[in-house]
Parts: sequence; structure tokens; C-alpha cells
Amino acid sequence: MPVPGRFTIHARDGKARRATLHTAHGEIQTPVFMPVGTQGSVKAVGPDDLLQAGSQIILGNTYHLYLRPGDELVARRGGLHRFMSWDKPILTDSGGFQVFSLSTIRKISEKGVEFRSYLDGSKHFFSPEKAISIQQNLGSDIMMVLDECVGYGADREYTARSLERTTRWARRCREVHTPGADGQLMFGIIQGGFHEDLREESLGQLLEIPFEGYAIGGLSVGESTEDMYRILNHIGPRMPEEKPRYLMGVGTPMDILEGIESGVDMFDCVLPTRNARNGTLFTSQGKVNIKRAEFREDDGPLDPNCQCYTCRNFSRAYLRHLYTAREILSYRLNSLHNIAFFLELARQAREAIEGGRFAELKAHYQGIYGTDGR
Ligand SMILES: CC1(C)O[C@@H]2[C@@H](CO[C@@]3(CNc4nc5cc6c(=O)[nH]c(N)nc6cc5[nH]4)OC(C)(C)O[C@@H]23)O1
Ligand SMILES: [Zn+2]
Repeated sequence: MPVPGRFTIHARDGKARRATLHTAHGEIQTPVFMPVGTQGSVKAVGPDDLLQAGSQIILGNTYHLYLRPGDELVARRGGLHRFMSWDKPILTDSGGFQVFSLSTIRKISEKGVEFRSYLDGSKHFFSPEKAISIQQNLGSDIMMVLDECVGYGADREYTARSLERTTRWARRCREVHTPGADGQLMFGIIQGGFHEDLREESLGQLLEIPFEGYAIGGLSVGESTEDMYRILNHIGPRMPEEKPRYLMGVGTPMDILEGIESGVDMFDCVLPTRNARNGTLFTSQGKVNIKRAEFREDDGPLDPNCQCYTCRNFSRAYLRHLYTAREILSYRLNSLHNIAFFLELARQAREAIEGGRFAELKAHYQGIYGTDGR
């Protein structure tokens, strides 16, 4: 009987790891890309599409689901898995980041964070305990602690004080959920901005609290690729070897490969679904901007090397037409393909690590997407 939280490393290639993470809703082969389903749906695609594309786990969001339809309502409907008919693993972010990135008029204190809803301006308060209670109501397999993600360019002094409070909040989250209760896992989140020593400080403090995994927060917040990679390369390998490592909100294909090379196992990003909706498609030969006139009469598949439903059934000419005509089907077909691309990238990474060929895989994509794929 698999024990939720068990993390088994099968192969290594440099700092990259090929592993299996066990959860209450099944096992996850890592490195893994997690499509983002912020409001309980991965935009424009259904659970059947996600399974077909090979998705092992998806993301939900505490902040959004608390505000609408309400975590208590979801709990009364049997939890998020049943509510959205997804019976594989779900990871939920704690809402801290969304409060800072989406909400207006927020006040942060030792107790937690007060914010106004982006929907109707009503006032709300998240304590660390509340953030965990919401994720228990949602029934997610992996819960994230409530943290403060300091903005890019926050001063060192504030960053240092903030990470101390984030650690105290992390301890409070752990205190209200016994490890493994209801099969739910809890990950700590490393902060510390863009200061290597503060990052080590944050990690060191979190290691004193028993978490089933550790995440790197505070990145993909508008910093340069150089700054992201500097922190990633520094803290990734220093994270606990025997536990899963999750890089939040990242990223482009090249950012993901850089993260895997630094020892990271789990990734999530809205890039595939968000870019799909503005016609930017990721292919084995680089980015394709489907609205370009050159595709008007192109009968070829979007990506000849892709096995997804979109590439097996529709031409670039048709995809361009749907996009230009603002057809709803454009969102679905473009999103299906981009999700399939990111999932295939992660699958290729798993295979390359098993075969000791990860460096070659990264070099191959560097030749197509450049150093950061922006
Ligand atoms: C890359 C891309 C396309 O992703 C978009 C947009 C802007 O960046 C993103 C993704 N970056 C991102 N960094 C994060 C940091 C934390 C964090 O420190 N703590 C917690 N609890 N959750 C986090 C979630 C994060 N997501 O953040 C929002 C604002 C959600 O939109 C996403 O650019
Ligand atoms: Zn495709």
C-alpha cells in the first residue's frame, strides 16, 4: 500500500533526479509539469483532455476557490476532486501569493493578511491556520503553507524580516495539520528574495519543521532570467535531497529545463494555457504565432512531431482561421496542444535522466528556444 509522501529517487543525471512521489490520489512521476486550474478548471480543457494529454497532477488555488464558490461549498460537494471530476492528484497554492498579486488594499501582520476580494471588494482575512483549513476543505493532496512573497526589488532588510515571519507562519500551518492526516501532504516555501544568504537562512529555518516537500517561492515575479537562475542554481541543490522540490510559477520550457538541471522535481505555470489564448504556441521547432498571415493556406499540422489531438486532426490554416474568427474552439485546440507540449517536455526529461542524456536534451532545446525561451 503506497504511503502518501513517500518519495523514491530512481535515477540521477548530475543534479537532475528521476523520482516517484506517492500521494493519496496516486503516484506522480517526476520531473513533472502541473497544468494550472486556478478556479477548479484548467481553462478551456476538460479532465478527459488532461488525462489524454498525460497530465498526472493539476493545480488549484485557495484564494480563488475560497472567494468563489467557497471552500465550504466545495467541501459539501465532496471536495475538489469530486467537484471537478478529477481523481488524480491536486496541489493547491495557499493564496499568499495571489493576495499579494491580485488583491487591493491588503494589510499584513503577524496574525496573517487582510485583503479585499478582487471580485466585490469585500474584506477577508487569511491566517496561516485559515489557509490550511481551506485546503483541507478542498481536500488537495499537496497543501502549501501561507507565505509572503516579497516583490522583486524589495529591500534586503524587509526581505529578511519577512522570511522570519514566513517561517513562523509555516510552523503554525504545520501545527494545525498532523503529517499525513487524511493523506494530505504539506510543503514549506523558501523565501529570501534574491539574496543567497537569506535564501539559505529561510531554508535552514524550514528544515526544522517536518514538511513532506519544499518549494522555492519568490521567483518568476518579474526578475531577469539571470537573477532567477542565480537563485535557482544556489538553493535548488541545497534543498533536502530525499524530499520533492517544487519551483512555483515556472515557467518557459528553458526555465523548466534549467530548474531540472538544478535538482527541481515539480513545476507549474499558466504559460501554456495563457499563451494558447493569445495564439502563441510552443512546438518542437520553436514558438509559432498562429495568427501570422504565413499560415493562411498552410495545410500542415501545427507541430509534425506532436501526437496531440490538435496536431493529429487540424491544419495550421484552420487553427489560424479559428483564432482570427475568435472561435471558442481556438482556445480549446491551442490549449490542448500547449499543455501536451509542456507535458511531453517533462516526459522527455524523465526519459533523458534515466538514460544519462539530460545535458543533450537541454542543449537540443537551447538550440531551438535560446537560453531562456522568452
Ligand atoms: C511566468 C508567468 C507566465 O506566470 C504568470 C506570470 C507572472 O508570474 C506568475 C507565476 N509566478 C509565480 N511566482 C510565484 C511565487 C509564489 C510564492 O512565492 N508563494 C506562493 N505561495 N505561491 C507563488 C506562486 C507563484 N507564481 O504569477 C502570477 C501572477 C500568478 O501569474 C503567473 O508570468
Ligand atoms: Zn500538438
